This record gives sequence, structure tokens and C-alpha cells, in this order.
Amino acid sequence: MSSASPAPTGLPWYVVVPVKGGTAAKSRLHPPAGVAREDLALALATDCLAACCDAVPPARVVVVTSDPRVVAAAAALGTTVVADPARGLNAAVEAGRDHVLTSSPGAPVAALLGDLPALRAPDLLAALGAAAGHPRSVVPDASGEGTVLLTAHDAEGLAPAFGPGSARAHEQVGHTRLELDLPRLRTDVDEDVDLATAARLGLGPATRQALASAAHGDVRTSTGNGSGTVRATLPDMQGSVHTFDEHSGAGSVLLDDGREVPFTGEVFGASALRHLRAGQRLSLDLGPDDRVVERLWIVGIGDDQPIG
Ligand SMILES: Nc1nc2c(ncn2[C@@H]2O[C@H](COP(=O)(O)OP(=O)(O)OP(=O)(O)O)[C@@H](O)[C@H]2O)c(=O)[nH]1
Ligand SMILES: C=C(OP(=O)(O)O)C(=O)O
Repeated sequence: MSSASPAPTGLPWYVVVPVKGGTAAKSRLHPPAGVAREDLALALATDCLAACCDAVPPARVVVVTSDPRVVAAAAALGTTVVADPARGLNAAVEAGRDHVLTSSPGAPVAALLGDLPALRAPDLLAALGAAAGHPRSVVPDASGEGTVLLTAHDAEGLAPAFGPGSARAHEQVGHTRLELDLPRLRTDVDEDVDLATAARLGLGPATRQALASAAHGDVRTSTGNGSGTVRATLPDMQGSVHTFDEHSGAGSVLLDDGREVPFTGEVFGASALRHLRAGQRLSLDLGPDDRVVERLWIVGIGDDQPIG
């Protein structure tokens, strides 16, 4: 990747952001217990849209959606909302592009995926600044195969071909590939491992808050009558870090009774912690049958862990 420093965008960009929303959104994600996938998907989009609105005037952020909760979040930010034609992602991008073509003929347009929860305004500004140097461009996702940003100086030139292998498809129809060193822009969240990556980069506030609601203030208990969640009047369950893989964020803890219980990169990513070392003491909640760690934290670290 070549380096891209924050730069003025150079052009009065309109940014089209398609957001599916609803219960069908982000079907490949498995949120922690206590977090609804729909809420997490809404939070991912909210953080992405907030970054867009910090980068360009909100009225030039064109959100294509028909989901009522996304409409409300987008409207609260002051964006322009366009109805989703309900024919898939490319039709949604085309609807946003056509809105710009009609309302602001000749304006430059960018299509940005709405599942970038680590995005910040300087990343988008840097990318739009780089895109100002090319009539049409495409910024691939971190894998290099998908697309996170597609741009055209003239909206008529924006040719969305999102889907598997879309970076190459966009190149083939004339968009210049821009390999920008902007991981916050290039980390779209499709699968759990992507969420862990985005968490290591730094999630926006809505996504952090959505994840913090996972079993917030609750302790999962197992009783002879079955399992349930009760208000935390009990001391936190604790364990020590046994293994930890920095790359995936997954690892295991040793409970005080000697049992080893694993945690996924997603669970680590949802914590406020950035590193773990063997032997470190953690508070934790266990999942069903006490076979996995569902949530881990250190008292006093994280937005939901005020001290005093
Ligand atoms: N408006 C609109 N946005 C869409 C549609 N399909 C996908 N998107 C958005 O496009 C971006 C990338 O899409 P995907 O990663 O395929 O999102 P998804 O369909 O929610 O996720 P999966 O269920 O994992 O395929 C996200 O911002 C989605 O919300 C659609 O039909 N309409
Ligand atoms: C639709 C695309 O992305 P995703 O991997 O988010 O489905 C794409 O990259 O073209």
C-alpha cells in the first residue's frame, strides 16, 4: 500500500452510502449474547455515517435505505435519505447516484459501504483527496478483493459492480485502483473476525455502546432450575489468561477451579482491552454450559467500567 496523508478533498463530493438495515442485515455476524444483530448492524452504519458527516456537509451524504431505524439515524445526522429500490446493493447505489445526478448535475460522487465502524473523517478525506486525481477510482477493502469506496468526478461515470471480486470488476469498467494505506477505511465488517480487526483499530461510539450492552451489569448463572441472567449482586467470576493470539484476538482463560475455557476474537474485540498477557486476571461471563467465555473485562477499564 502507498501512504496517504490527510488532504483536502479537492472536489465538492457527494457520498452515497447504501445501508440495508433490519433483521436481514449483517447475516454473517454473530454478536455476543445480549446484543441483537440488527442493533449491531445499525450501530456499524451509524458510526460510518457520523464519520461521513464529519468529512463532508451532511446534506451531501446520501443514505440509501428504507429501514425505519436507519432512516431515523440518518435523518438525525442531517443526511439526505433516498428510498431503497429493494433490488440489492448495486440498485441501491444507483438510486443514490441518480439522486445526485438529478439534484446536482455534474457533481462528483463517491459510493461508500456503510459497514465501516472504524472509519474517521480524516480517512475519508484522505481517500477523497486521492480520488480527486482520477476521473474514476476504486479503493479495495483490506483483502484487496472487495470494494469500500468507488468514485467518479461525474456521477454518470459511477458504475457500481459490488459483489464478490468487485475491486477487479470496478477496475475492468474503468475505475483506477487506489491502494491507500487507510486501514480504518478499508476494514468493512462482514464476519466476526472483521469486527475484531475493527475493534483493534478503534470502533466508533455507537458500535462500542452496542457491544457494551452485552450482558451489561449482569451475571449469567446456572441453577438446578436452568440458566438465566440476574442483576449483578455477586462478585465477578474471575480467571487468568492462559493463551492469547494477538493476530486473531482469540485465546483461553484458566478458571480458578483449573478448567480452561476459550474465548473468540469477537469476544476479545468487544472488550475495551487491547492486549492480554499470560497470567493476567480477568473478570468474565461464561456462556451456556460454561463452555465458552461470553464477555471479558478488567474492572475499571472501558467506558462501561467507571472507577469510583
Ligand atoms: N440500501 C441497501 N444497502 C445494502 C443492500 N445490500 C447491502 N447493502 C449495504 O451495503 C454494504 C455492504 O453490504 P454487505 O456486506 O453485503 O451487507 P449485508 O447484506 O448487510 O451483509 P451480509 O448479510 O453479510 O451479506 C452495507 O452497508 C450494507 O448495509 C441493499 O439491498 N440495499
Ligand atoms: C459487496 C461487497 O462487499 P462485502 O464483502 O461487504 O459483501 C463488495 O466488496 O463488493
